[in-house]
Amino acid sequence: MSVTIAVPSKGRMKDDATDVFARAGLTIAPVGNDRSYRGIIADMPDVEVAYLSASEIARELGNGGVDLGITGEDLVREDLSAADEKVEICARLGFGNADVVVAVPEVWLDVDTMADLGDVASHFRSRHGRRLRIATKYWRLTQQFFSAQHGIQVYRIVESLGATEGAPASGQADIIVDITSTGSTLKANHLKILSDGVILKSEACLVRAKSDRRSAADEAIMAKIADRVRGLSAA
Ligand SMILES: Nc1ncnc2c1ncn2[C@@H]1O[C@H](COP(=O)(O)OP(=O)(O)OP(=O)(O)O)[C@@H](O)[C@H]1O
Ligand SMILES: O=P(O)(O)OC[C@H]1O[C@H](OP(=O)(O)OP(=O)(O)O)[C@H](O)[C@@H]1O
Repeated sequence: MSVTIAVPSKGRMKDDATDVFARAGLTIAPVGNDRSYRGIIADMPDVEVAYLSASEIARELGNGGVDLGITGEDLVREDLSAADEKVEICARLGFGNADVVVAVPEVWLDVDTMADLGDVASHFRSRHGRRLRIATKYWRLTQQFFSAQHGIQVYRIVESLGATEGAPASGQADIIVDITSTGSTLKANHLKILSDGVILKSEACLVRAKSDRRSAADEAIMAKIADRVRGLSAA
């Protein structure tokens, strides 16, 4: 039996995630050379470390490929259907903060809330001959927020894999759903966040994959790791 912990191998969360484990007294060492994608934790022989990207970690937590992982809550909630049935957030780690938001052109002076946007969406086709288009890579969060939470049903998602904030100006979409951290990219693209348009306040989290097939010994190891990391968050 063994426990697999996934740590970001690259990207913006890599250094902070490694640092969290180190401060929790869990020293990760790569197996083999520095470019290895596997590691171990000193004094924890039953733990294996897998280095993956933050988005791969979210997916692997969902399909049971890893037991514990550090990744962004936005990626977990976007990549997994029924995320709360599959995973549990053990600790919020205080880095990788980003809000997933609904933003519209600043020139839409009469649109400040989701209710205003609902009015726009319902009249969009008769006024413009097409549905309101939303550029995003967060299609699951967008559908949940617009349809389930706000009852807005008439829109079209335009998948955007980069430079989402530029989509309204370039005519690819009318509004966007994307993450913002300092707000400078939205500002530079003349977009404003709706007053009730924050879909999720995301940050890096230690996440546990739920499983009823895991041994009690493995659950105990995972609980010990989670306790140590939670201890840091409380400190
Ligand atoms: N300014 C920001 N821009 C993008 N992501 C951010 C920002 N601030 C925090 N994050 C968070 O970082 C995570 C994404 O990190 P990163 O881009 O390294 O991962 P990734 O999607 O796996 O990378 P890749 O695109 O290389 O596969 C998300 O959880 C996101 O919310
Ligand atoms: O609110 P801000 O501080 O301006 O940050 C938000 C922007 O940062 C990220 O893009 P980034 O340029 O990092 O590139 P990426 O999309 O490839 O991650 C993200 O996709 C937003 O566009």
